[in-house]
Amino acid sequence: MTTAPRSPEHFGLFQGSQPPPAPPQPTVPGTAGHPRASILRIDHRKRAPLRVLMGYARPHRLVLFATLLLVLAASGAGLAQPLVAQQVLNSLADDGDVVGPVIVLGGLVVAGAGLTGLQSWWQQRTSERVVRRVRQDLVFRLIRLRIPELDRRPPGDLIARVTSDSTLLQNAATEGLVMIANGVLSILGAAVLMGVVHLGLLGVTIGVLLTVGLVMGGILPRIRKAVSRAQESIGAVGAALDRTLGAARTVKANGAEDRETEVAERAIDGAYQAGLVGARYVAVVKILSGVSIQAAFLAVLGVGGALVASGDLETPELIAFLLYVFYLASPIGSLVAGLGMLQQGLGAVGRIEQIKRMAVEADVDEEPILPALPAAGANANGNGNGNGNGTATGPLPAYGKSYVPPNAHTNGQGFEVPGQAAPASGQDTGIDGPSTLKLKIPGPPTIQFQDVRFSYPGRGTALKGIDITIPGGTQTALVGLSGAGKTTMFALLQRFYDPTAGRIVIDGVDIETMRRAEVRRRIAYVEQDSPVMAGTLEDNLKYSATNASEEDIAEALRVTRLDALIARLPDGLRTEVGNRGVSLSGGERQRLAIARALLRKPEVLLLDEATAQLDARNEQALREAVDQAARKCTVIAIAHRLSTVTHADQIVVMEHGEVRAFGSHKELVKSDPLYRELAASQMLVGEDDDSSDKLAKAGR
Ligand SMILES: Nc1ncnc2c1ncn2[C@@H]1O[C@H](COP(=O)(O)OP(=O)(O)OP(=O)(O)O)[C@@H](O)[C@H]1O
Repeated sequence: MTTAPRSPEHFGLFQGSQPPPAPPQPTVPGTAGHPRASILRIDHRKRAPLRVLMGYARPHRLVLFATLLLVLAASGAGLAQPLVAQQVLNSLADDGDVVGPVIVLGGLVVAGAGLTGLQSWWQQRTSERVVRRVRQDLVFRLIRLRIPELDRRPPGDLIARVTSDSTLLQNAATEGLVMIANGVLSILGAAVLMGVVHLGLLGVTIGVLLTVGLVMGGILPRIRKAVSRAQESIGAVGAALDRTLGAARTVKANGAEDRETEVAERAIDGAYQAGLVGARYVAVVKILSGVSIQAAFLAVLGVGGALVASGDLETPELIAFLLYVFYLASPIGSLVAGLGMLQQGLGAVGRIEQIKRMAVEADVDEEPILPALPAAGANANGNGNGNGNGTATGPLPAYGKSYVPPNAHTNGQGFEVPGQAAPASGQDTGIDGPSTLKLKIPGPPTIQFQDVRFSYPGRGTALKGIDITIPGGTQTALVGLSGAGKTTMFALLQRFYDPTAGRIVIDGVDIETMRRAEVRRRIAYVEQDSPVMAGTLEDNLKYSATNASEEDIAEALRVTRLDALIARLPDGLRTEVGNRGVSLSGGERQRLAIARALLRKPEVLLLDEATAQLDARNEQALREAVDQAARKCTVIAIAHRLSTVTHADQIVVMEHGEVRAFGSHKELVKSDPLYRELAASQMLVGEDDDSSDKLAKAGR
């Protein structure tokens, strides 16, 4: 078995700047204790959309009520103006005092305009506040959605819910409600006065208006459905654009612009068609509201005329009543417009509420549970035979032997956490487990996969019972054919998904009993396609080590050989890397991702094909950097190029979701045909050659 040389200078990486173990954090950042934490609770209730919408308006009810009073006061000021104007004219005719009435009239005009302006400002400000709150809550939730939820939904559609759907709520939850209340109050006021004039004619008016209202009631929900459909289509436009722009080079290289345009256009057309249907219903509702006034006028005129003819009603009374009927046109228009807005808002509420029912990665209900520390030397290997002297063992039942890497070491203080039962396997609680924030064991952690099984939703089994122990402070390589389940193991280790059965244990603690954020805080992960984010080189480097010192950054740049690149760039670390790091080469992106991971000073370093795009010289440099880092953390590397892992403490050969073999490079070349074949195909060993000559050629 070959092992990486551990010369004293290998300890140099970050030496002297390695921080003490991270202090326990009182809360998981951004969840418990966050002012918005309560919205992370999964809301399984399916509430009526109207209730939901009223919920958005409730915190602003006082302002909305004041707005309504302002509307009524402004219309009162408007109504009083003709009376005062009449007084002015009378005073002019009688040579009386006109100054007083003119001042009152001017006051009414100014007051009416001022009240309308104030009402508009309050209303707009409230609607902006409503939409800001809805968007902030949505963003807070979306960023914390669990990976399986994100796997299922196109990001463009989720973005549309924040940007487009929320806008429809904006007016419905404020202006719409005020218009409805204003309409209802004005109609009730007019009805009282109409009742005073003639109860019978009021009955006729109500009869006509109710008949038309019932027809309208059947149409309004269709507006909601049409709006819902339109919003779905807008979401589909977002999803199509996200797909296309996210893979712009692939689209262009394949000459697929027309096809992609068609997909987006189909979705745009869907929104147009749904919009047209909605517009048709809105037009019908408007016609009906106009017809209702005309029909009420004609009915009152007919019945009232007959009453006048029979002497049961005076003509002035009929005229007064008819004037009230015409007065109703405005509040009915306000009511109908408000109801239209409300339906639009209700159409969007459903899509926004869906997000509340998606599982997020946080448990905000539980305070961190801090288990009592057991005595040092307790079992660290999770299989009941820990000796507490710094050696971890990892039997693989399938092969019936125990593998003990010669230089494997645990911290010697590993322990099990008593009373921490894992949730039933495969059961998705939708929440994180209690925190083990104070459970900080010095030294690189030992990781165990104990009979771990996993299936992606709707797919075959990706992992079929993985049983391995990765001793703390060692380097382990996962190799095997494509699709064997290597990246899936990384995903489970970071709790992007939880195993369907079995458990993953870090230093004796089942990670399902730990908060996801806590598990991930201990791990640095360099993804297969080493994503680099838009922003500067410095932004990317400090992404998860915001307080990294100048020396640490310089060291990380040196070991990843990015220092030469930075020196060449006029803006140095402040150079923008473009969308997804497009202005860097593939190898530079990988080195940046590795530098970022090293700066994090993790306890566990996961490298998924992290050096696949590097030239031989850079690869060798990075291998040395990883060797140094491995003195302070547990390293697991996925590699197709076996030359990068021949020196690993143990190599795990995976096939079809199972561990097929494990051992050192030398052992595996002898014992495992698949590994031997892979090694031979990469010229690391001849078909009949298992000597160490080739290993030497491979750089070890
Ligand atoms: N998010 C996902 N949803 C559904 N199936 C998935 C998902 N990710 C991976 N799979 C499937 O799970 C299996 C294991 O995939 P995984 O990525 O773990 O393989 P791998 O060994 O890392 O392959 P490679 O070496 O090509 O990266 C494959 O059959 C793959 O199609």
